[in-house]
Amino acid sequence: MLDKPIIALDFPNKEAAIDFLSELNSQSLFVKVGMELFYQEGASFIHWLKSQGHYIFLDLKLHDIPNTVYSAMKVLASLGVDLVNVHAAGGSKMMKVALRGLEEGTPKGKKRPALIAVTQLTSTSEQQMQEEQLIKCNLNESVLHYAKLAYMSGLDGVVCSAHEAGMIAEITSESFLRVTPGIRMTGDSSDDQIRIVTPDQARQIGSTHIVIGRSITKANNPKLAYDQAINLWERRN
Ligand SMILES: O=C(O)c1cc(=O)[nH]c(=O)n1[C@@H]1O[C@H](COP(=O)(O)O)[C@@H](O)[C@H]1O
Repeated sequence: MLDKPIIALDFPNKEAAIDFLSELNSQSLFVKVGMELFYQEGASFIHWLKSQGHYIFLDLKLHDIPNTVYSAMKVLASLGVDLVNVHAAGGSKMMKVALRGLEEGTPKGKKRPALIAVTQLTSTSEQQMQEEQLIKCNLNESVLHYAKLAYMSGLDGVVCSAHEAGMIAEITSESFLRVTPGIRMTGDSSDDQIRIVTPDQARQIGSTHIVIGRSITKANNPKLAYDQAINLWERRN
């Protein structure tokens, strides 16, 4: 899969997203469309992004009973996106049928979207996980457990912080995707993220992909911020 930083298009509508994309003025970006933009604009915006030659991570984080997720994944597969996700907490049965839904919904001759599972959100602290989810182990163990479950369920990878990425490669395989949000450039505000790293740290520790939103979208010069992120990710700095 394309190895460029994934830009989170967390915008309220397509006009704002298109304005931002025209500032970047690049082809073949890897962009992420999340709940806000997809709920507002729906499938037509996905088709537009495809027509512009961009790779798409449709980040809807499905988490429901297996039958519902299976049926929803069949629909998402027909959109022609490259990457989709579920919550690993939905369980192995849910993850397996999510994959089956994608396989069945992918049009003949097209590539099935890759499927990854969110382990513990990068906005979750160990204390919060233990107190609110009543998970008694430490955060690393919980993430590794979910990663193993996703791997055994046949998924293509996980969403995790960079801190766990290296260990996940060890217990799964080097080719198992480790997609890492919570990326910040030095000096940027961490906002609501807890487990953050810079693009070069993520590469060093073992992420296969990074997701960056506000460090680029809210930068004074988004193009410069994006180029900086690429340089750090590709270790050219
Ligand atoms: O699945 C995701 O993309 C995701 C998982 C996770 O654990 N943490 C996380 O921040 N994300 C997404 O990654 C993006 C991060 O955005 P910034 O914090 O602005 O860089 C947001 O769109 C989140 O929805």
